[in-house]
Amino acid sequence: MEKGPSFLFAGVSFDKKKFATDLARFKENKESENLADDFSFVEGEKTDPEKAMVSFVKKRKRKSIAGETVEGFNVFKSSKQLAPAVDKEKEKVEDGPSKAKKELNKQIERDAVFRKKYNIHVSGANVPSPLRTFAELSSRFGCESYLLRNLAEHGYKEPTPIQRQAIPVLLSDRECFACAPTGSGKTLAFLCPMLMKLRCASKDGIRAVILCPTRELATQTTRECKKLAKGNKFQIKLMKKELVRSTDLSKFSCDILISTPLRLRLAIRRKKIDLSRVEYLVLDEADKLFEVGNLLKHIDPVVKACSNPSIVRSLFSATLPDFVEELARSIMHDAVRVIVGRKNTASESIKQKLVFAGSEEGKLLALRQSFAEQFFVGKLLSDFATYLAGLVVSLFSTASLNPPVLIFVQSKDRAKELYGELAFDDIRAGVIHSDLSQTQRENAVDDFRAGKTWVLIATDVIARGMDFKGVNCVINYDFPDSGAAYIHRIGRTGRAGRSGEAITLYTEDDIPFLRNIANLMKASGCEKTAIMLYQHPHELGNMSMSRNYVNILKHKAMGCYEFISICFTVTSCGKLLQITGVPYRSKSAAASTAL
Ligand SMILES: Nc1ncnc2c1ncn2[C@@H]1O[C@H](COP(=O)(O)OP(=O)(O)OP(=O)(O)O)[C@@H](O)[C@H]1O
Repeated sequence: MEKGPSFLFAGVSFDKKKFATDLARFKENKESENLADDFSFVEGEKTDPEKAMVSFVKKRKRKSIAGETVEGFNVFKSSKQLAPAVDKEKEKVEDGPSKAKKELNKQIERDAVFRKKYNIHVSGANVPSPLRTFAELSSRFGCESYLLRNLAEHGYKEPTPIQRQAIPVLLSDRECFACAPTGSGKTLAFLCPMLMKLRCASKDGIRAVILCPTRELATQTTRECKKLAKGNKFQIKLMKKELVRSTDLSKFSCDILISTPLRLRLAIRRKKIDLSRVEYLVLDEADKLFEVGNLLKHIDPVVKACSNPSIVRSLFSATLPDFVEELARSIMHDAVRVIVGRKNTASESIKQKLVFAGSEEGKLLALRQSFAEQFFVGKLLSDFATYLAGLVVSLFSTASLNPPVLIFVQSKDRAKELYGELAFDDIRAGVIHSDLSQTQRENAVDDFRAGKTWVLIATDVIARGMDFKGVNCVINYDFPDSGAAYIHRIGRTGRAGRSGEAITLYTEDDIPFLRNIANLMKASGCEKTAIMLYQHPHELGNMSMSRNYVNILKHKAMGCYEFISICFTVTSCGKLLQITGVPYRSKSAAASTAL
């Protein structure tokens, strides 16, 4: 039976005589061979990413068991290097008198009750007690006053659940992989312990690295980090194109470097940036970073370059699929797993709706109607609907869309087209996608933040991590590619305890993938999955309407959702425009699979 990597650290002494042949084998340098072997699955273009990842993990595990250094991750860090620093008190009492042991047990019980209260689930040995208050940062961990002051200035009164647990874990020099809902304060959960551990500015190489999947997120994290470090002289740098071009990176040093994997990998390859002194490495949105292409091309070289044996690595995301956990488990040392709430679910503070728009034209019409703020707010009782359904159909009014609103589409071409359509309607809209220059992308984000634009049309480039305060509604104009994409997209609203709304439009083409999203809605506490049927006034009572209604009943019968609400909206904006140039592609198989 294949054992997990943890047994490797159990302190068994190695009988060199008995295993002489194996030992001789281990002395050979097989690094390059291993790399090719590890990555061989990318050769075949049609490899299923998840299977490929599992095979990658298995190979790593096998190698761990064989006793070799796995590419990029040294699995043989000694347990001494990994000894938790903070739980010294617990260690002391373990061998002490029974009174001390009793007290320890009581503390463990209190921690368990506390974790339960905040829906924190942990696994790993000897997990440090959660934080009750920010003041404990000072009493338990000697936090400096500048940081406490900055926390207070931000208005952070008490830690969020992920902060309560991840901060003491990281302050205890334990590696951590953490999963908590969108908007629940994960950024602070890794920034705060990093600043505390680095203590003060130093010119001693690059000391900490944070990897983010997009430039926008890297920029935002840099800004947050600088705000939190105010009053200390830390050098906090964002790896920008200009920095790569203009600086002699071989001599470059800073306390915290924030980058996308691509930029950092280029800096390693071309400019010989030295990451051998990095003490802290954070992989934010880890599952995105660990997507097969990324992992092999960009992440592995970075992790390998961070060769400091006592490095503490952490993985954060709102979605951690099993294969990422599996991978993390095989490469991290003595890690603590922290999950807040139910893994891979959307934030409970978001009201979610599915809207059957029938067709592509229906989507645009639904969107226009919502923006037109001319809803027919009434309680119609349709004989027609009742007749078809044979049940009481609840008719309800809906509020018009309240800006700021984020609209997600499938591709940059769709983004450009929809932007054109809305501009035509005089809606103060912005657009962001990967075809824009860096400055244009930054401007689009800044204008939306500043309220200059009320609607931002976006591809998934800003679906993860971006913290726009007060987004009232997210619209999935195009159906998301996967459950993870859905969770992250809608997570741009309902942040930091605020409420928000998410509307997902769908057409006939999306039906095969509907159930997955409906299940996610249910898992995050949506009591009913409401389907609203938008109708053009001319269509009331005609064939097209009856077809749509029959269709949503059919979807219900397929188990996609449980409850139907019909909303008849009547608008004076009768024009039916459509996105003409850019066809809507039906989804890949990925969308039908759970996380
Ligand atoms: N302790 C706290 N008290 C109040 N607000 C907080 C606290 N910690 C963080 N926040 C605020 O919560 C918001 C969301 O935080 P953050 O961006 O870190 O979320 P996240 O969990 O990383 O979300 P995502 O999964 O989308 O990346 C931010 O505006 C941040 O300022």
